[in-house]
Amino acid sequence: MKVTIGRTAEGVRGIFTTEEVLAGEPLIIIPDHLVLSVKNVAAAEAAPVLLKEMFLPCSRLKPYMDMLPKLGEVLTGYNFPEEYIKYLADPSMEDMVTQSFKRHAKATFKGQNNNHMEMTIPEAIGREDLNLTYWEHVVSLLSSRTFTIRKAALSMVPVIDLANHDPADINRLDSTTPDGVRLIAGKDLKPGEEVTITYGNMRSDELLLYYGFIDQLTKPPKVFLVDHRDYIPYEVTSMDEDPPLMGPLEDVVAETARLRKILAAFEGRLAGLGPLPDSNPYLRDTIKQLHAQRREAIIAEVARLEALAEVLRAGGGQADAGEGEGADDEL
Ligand SMILES: C[S@@+](CC[C@H](N)C(=O)[O-])C[C@H]1O[C@@H](n2cnc3c(N)ncnc32)[C@H](O)[C@@H]1O
Repeated sequence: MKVTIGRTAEGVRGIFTTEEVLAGEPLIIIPDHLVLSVKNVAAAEAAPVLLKEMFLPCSRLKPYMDMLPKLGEVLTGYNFPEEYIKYLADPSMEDMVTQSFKRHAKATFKGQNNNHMEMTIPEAIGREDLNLTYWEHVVSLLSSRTFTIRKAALSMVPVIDLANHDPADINRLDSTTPDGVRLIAGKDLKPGEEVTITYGNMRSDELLLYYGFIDQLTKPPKVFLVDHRDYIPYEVTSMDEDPPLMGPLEDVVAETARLRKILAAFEGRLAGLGPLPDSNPYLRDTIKQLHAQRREAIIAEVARLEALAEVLRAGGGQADAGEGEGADDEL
């Protein structure tokens, strides 16, 4: 292990190198017997495995269980506080939280998720005192700290799961060697440098619901998933391949109008909401930043599209894909 646990300048716990590590060298190797593999299903169905481990007094993973964020320290769509949902200020995002994340977690808790479930989670775990709030917390732990390392199985990997997200990072996981799961440096790292990984090409709205934070690094922010021209509610679509729209002119004009409409609806919705509640200062501030990012992302994309439309009009409908300002090639 060539890392230690520390905190970023913003106070977020993470991992930092203890020595110089060159590109291609392992930063961390975690033996397989310390990996907790949960099922290859959504977080809610996998959570009993984690829950059992958390309550096992002699778990081989006890030190790991002890360092997991406690109740109230992790936030995702699964345990998103009810009073903040409307401040997402978007019908699709609000619907995702209530009808997808929270509904799924609740149905699983009550043993009503599918026909294979014969009992409630408290009955299955043998702890009648387990309440929905704690259950949502456990599901959130899984949502925010599992990796897909073998086939489709979700795994929790101690220490490596302390790596924070950087959208541009190139450090990578390797589980193909017999000695365990490795985190390999994708670049030369100096002593004391934070070791991050990328959680994927995720936009701030997705990051908030799956991980409880937003992307502060991408400038201007990416147009949110819910505002993306290919977004289909309830469909898990990979937006990894999302070259910026470059034409034809009528599509560019239509997309500009669509984004302007979204922005107007968003501003209207925001104007109708009162101030954000203060009960969770972190969430209050994060949602405020989310609003600012959504506005900034749409305004930047509209400006790009308008400039592009000018070029297309002047050039008879053709534009060079490399020319678009904001061409998204940094990930
Ligand atoms: C896999 S864990 C990483 C370790 C975590 N910071 C910890 O102390 O346990 C994922 C969680 O870390 C936090 N996180 C990760 N990347 C972040 C980032 N770039 N900015 C802020 N918080 C981040 C979020 O709370 C997220 O749910």
